[in-house]
Amino acid sequence: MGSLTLPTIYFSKEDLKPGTQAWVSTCKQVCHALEEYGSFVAEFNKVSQDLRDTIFTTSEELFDLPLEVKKLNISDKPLRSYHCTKIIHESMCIENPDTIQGIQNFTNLMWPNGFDAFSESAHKMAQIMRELDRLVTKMVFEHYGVGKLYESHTETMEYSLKFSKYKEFEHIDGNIVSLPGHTDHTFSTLLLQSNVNGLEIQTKDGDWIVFDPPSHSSFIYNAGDAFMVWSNDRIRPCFHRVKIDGSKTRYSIALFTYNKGVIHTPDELVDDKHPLLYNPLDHLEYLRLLQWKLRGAAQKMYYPIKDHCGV
Ligand SMILES: O=C(O)CCC(=O)C(=O)O
Ligand SMILES: [Fe+2]
Repeated sequence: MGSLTLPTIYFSKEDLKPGTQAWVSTCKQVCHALEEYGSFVAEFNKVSQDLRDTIFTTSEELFDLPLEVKKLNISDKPLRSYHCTKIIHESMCIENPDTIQGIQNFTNLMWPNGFDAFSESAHKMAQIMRELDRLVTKMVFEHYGVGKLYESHTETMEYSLKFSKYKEFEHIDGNIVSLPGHTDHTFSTLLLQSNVNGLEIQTKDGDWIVFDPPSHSSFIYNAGDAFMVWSNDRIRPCFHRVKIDGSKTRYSIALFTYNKGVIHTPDELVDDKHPLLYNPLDHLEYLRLLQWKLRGAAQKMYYPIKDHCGV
């Protein structure tokens, strides 16, 4: 397991402009990684060390708030409210974190007197992550020959910024799986983790690769279930888990991308070699059903999207 690594792709190259050689080869690298792993490490140098430090320091303060305050983080949309399992893992979500209003709605609940360092860094981080997510989407669409659909697709996307904490615990023999293996129910997920590793990605052969970020501005990009539907199975959703030894508290921040409407596989991605595999997917309806099916389940279990909208 130690020798396996995920591909690392650089998104801050000066000449990375549509139409250039660098652009075309990066599009190819992105699609190859998504077809093979459903995942890759994304280097994007717009994140300064200072922004990274601020967002993780203020996330500690977020999780240090009293439980009754954290429980105010509720949403009428599925899987976006305060969540806590066995006290070890907690998560909270900001809806529409790329807008000032979205950030303020959340901050006002958590800190009625305001907390500028948190709101400014969360907003900035969400915007950087959204930019990177869109860049990846554009590259994938172009590579598969449907670049003309990128703008209309982008208009139908919405975002949620998820903060997770995996608490330190008394050391036991070996590591424990703190978040069981799953694919994300998103279109895509971009994640930044604090200085404690733990996220692992499963390969097609069943091996696990540890996400070990090469720099302070390394994200991991994971394709979600909805991207598989869109791509007619070209893109593989990334199966991952979090495994930690409990010696240090771990934090992560993830941008979850969802579609506000119905996702259709583009006609261009259907041919004799690739017959249509999915009916149109109403993303929110799928999430609602999923939340209902998972209710009361002890573990975050698996509800294959193929069972939901497979042809
Ligand atoms: O915290 C992490 O590294 C992963 C979180 C995750 O997989 C999830 O929230 O779906
Ligand atoms: Fe996940």
